[in-house]
Amino acid sequence: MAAGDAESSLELSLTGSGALPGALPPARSRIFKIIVIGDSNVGKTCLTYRFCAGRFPQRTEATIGVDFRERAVTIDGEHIKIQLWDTAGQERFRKSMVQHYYRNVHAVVFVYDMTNIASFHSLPSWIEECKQHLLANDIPRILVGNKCDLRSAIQVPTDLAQKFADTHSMPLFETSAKNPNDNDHVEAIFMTLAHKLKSHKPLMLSQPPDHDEIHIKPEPKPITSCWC
Ligand SMILES: Nc1nc2c(ncn2[C@@H]2O[C@H](COP(=O)(O)OP(=O)(O)OP(=O)(O)O)[C@@H](O)[C@H]2O)c(=O)[nH]1
Ligand SMILES: [Mg+2]
Repeated sequence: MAAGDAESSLELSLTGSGALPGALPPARSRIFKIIVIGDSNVGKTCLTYRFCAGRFPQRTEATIGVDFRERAVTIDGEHIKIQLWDTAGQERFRKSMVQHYYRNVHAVVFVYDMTNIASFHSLPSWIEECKQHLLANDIPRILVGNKCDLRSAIQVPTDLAQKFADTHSMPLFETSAKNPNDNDHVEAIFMTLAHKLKSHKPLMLSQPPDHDEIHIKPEPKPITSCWC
């Protein structure tokens, strides 16, 4: 698919309470908040990093609370910002943050690890969490099986995942944050979602929560071309 032009990216961590250090977007920029959820170790941090930084991170640690990654793209001539909320998979690192994840969310990405059937079997509980937070039915949801590069270790067959996706009316993508040449490209997955949001949510504007402190970390410039 045709991806928008990447313009810039930013990585933010939510770590406590305080004031915003001037990281707000220009007033007229539309921002789409997309939360990425799923079991610990499925690759949520790597997927969001791949999309926003254009590469696989050398090393990751379990996410605590949430990390924001943002990328500005141009779709049909309009500049928009895609704000990915890379959530913690471990219960102890997420429980105090959960209500923030779901506030004013525009789309949800459910991730499982194709080499770990338990992460696939956890999906109903992630869907249930969304329900408990009263997520509107028209909020787009997609299902992503990650680590398809580990071919000999696959435990979740595509037809099983596809059945689950169909049951829950979600599109399924199988991908690898590590190897961009495998199956669906991470780039294309998020851009597909961005296109959908752009056409369906014309008036949405959002910003990071104003009562939390956000630390800006340096982020490499993303790649500007599509891998397609
Ligand atoms: N082979 C392979 N390894 C991957 C891929 N994506 C992530 N990993 C590895 O999987 C491990 C977990 O990745 P993370 O992105 O930290 O997982 P997470 O879902 O963010 O985990 P939490 O922050 O604890 O919720 C790391 O060792 C990654 O290097 C992939 O596409 N292929
Ligand atoms: Mg993580």
